[in-house]
Amino acid sequence: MKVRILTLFPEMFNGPFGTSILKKAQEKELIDIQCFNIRDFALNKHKKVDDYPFGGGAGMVMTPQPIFDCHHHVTQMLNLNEPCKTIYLSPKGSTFTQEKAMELAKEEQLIFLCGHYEGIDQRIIDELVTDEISIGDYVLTGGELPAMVIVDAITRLIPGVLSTEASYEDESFHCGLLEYPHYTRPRAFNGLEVPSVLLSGNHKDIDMWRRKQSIELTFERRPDLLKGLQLKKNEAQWVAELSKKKE
Ligand SMILES: CN1CCN(c2ccccc2CNc2ccc(C(N)=O)cn2)CC1
Repeated sequence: MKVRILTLFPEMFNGPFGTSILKKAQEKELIDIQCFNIRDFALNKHKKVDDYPFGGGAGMVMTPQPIFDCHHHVTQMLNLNEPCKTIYLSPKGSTFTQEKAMELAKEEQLIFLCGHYEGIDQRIIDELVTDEISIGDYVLTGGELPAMVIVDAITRLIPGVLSTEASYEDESFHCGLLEYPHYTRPRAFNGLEVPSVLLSGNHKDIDMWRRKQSIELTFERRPDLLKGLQLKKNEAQWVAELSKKKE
């Protein structure tokens, strides 16, 4: 997969894309991430990329020319015969979910447009943006952090990025339930023990315990996730007991 990031702050991406899973995925050539500095495409002498909003109001708006030319340069280099999916990160977008991540992970190439200031000129959104996405209902300084979040979530889903056992922990494995608690050595830490079932070596009991933990945790913290799930008979029984306890 080719990922192209249009931003005023390419250096922000060095950390996340230069570390751990994302770094390895690039070294294994499973993903090719390139950042482009929108400012490099500004034609005015002072490389200005923002201006006052028509109609007045506080803040500045990113001007269309540098973004348009940067996007054009990137799409030319991608050499596609149809327009490239272009994602604009904004609080107005549709909320990002694991399902959306799985959908985007199937794309051959993606362009991310990171807004700053009060946003970008609407003509860019109308002409170039195919998807407007928000990572949640909160206000950030720019679209860069949302772009990193989305690229991280997508990259994990590309075959070969996660080693097999790691992908086993993947959200889809838990099929929408919250993950069970994790323990590792030592068996006693500050007098705190590990649940004995995990030391039993009985993998049927361990899987049952983990599934029960996931269901109980999801019931407690995210009952909305339980609504859409197909539970086995005994699991539905657990939920019924939890509901009774709650009354
Ligand atoms: C005070 N305004 C500053 C500019 N901003 C804005 C407006 C348009 C595009 C990008 C931004 C950058 N901010 C973002 C971006 C994404 C998210 C998200 N939830 O995905 C939250 N914030 C809106 C808020």
